[in-house]
Amino acid sequence: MPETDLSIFNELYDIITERKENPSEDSYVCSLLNHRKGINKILEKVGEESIETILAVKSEDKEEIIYESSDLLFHLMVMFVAKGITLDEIATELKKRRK
Ligand SMILES: N=c1c2ncn([C@@H]3O[C@H](COP(=O)(O)OP(=O)(O)OP(=O)(O)O)[C@@H](O)[C@H]3O)c2ncn1[C@@H]1O[C@H](COP(=O)(O)O)[C@@H](O)[C@H]1O
Repeated sequence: MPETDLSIFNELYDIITERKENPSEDSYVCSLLNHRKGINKILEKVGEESIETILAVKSEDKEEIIYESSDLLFHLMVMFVAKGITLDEIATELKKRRK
């Protein structure tokens, strides 16, 4: 089976990091990273998108599951950047669990 191209995850991570380093007003990522509620705003979004993903799975609508899961993964990536966690660190943890 051909390997899936997952480079979008690294690209997105780099864009989010760039937004953290160079804040701009019309950026959704910056609005999360610099929110007055601090990390709680990002956690709210992770929670919301988790629930929306669960509801999508319950609805058995594949397109909706993909859409909501993408929202969830995106907001998780914002959370990683906010907490200084790299994708390498996540990959390393997952590799450790590989049987
Ligand atoms: N992948 C995404 C992405 N996925 C989802 N979203 C945003 O995440 C939000 C999803 O939340 P909701 O569905 O609850 O929508 P909402 O009603 O706007 O949410 P709230 O009003 O409650 O905050 C929407 O505003 C989407 O636009 C994203 N925003 C940005 N990106 C990527 O991040 C990059 C940088 O974005 P900016 O920082 O905006 O330039 C972009 O080039 C994209 O590649």
